[in-house]
Amino acid sequence: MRRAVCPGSFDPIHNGHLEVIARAAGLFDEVIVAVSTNYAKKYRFSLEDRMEMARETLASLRGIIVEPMGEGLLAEYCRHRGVSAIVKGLRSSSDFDYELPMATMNRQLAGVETVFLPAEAHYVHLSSTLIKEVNVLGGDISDFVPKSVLKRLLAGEPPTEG
Ligand SMILES: O=C(O)c1ccc2[nH]nc(Br)c2c1
Ligand SMILES: O=C(O)c1ccc2[nH]nc(Br)c2c1
Repeated sequence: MRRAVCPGSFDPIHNGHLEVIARAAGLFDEVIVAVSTNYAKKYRFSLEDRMEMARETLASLRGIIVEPMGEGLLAEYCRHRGVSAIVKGLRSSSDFDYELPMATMNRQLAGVETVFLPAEAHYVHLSSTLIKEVNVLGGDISDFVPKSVLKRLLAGEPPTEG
């Protein structure tokens, strides 16, 4: 059974993420969406909310597990969870420049490979950060996130810790 992990903060999950995860689900028997918590970072949504949004927007796909990644090394997480590959979307060459050293490190640390999926052309501009910025300034982000995520963003919950 081939298990992959898609790590991220998913703060919030958006259509670009969903498209990459759906493709990963077509390549592996099981895909863990590992939602990160970094206590030094300020998140718009709590870990629970970020996992709930991922679960509800991925409910139609088989073989998807959504769980916290915890604070440690991704390589250790992969070893512990028996993951054979990390799957990441790539939107640009700068994504690749950023991801390449970590991919090599993870292979050296835990023998885990990284599979890069080029993001869909119409999502290459998407990031959770930009979506939040456009939303807070009143822009229409309905094309970039599922309806359930849009509802939460429009509800304007206050920023929260981890
Ligand atoms: O949500 C994030 O932080 C994040 C970052 C980088 C990412 N690459 N591929 C995916 Br899916 C992804 C998600
Ligand atoms: O949302 C982000 O921050 C983010 C970052 C990096 C990413 N690579 N591929 C995807 Br989809 C993606 C999304």
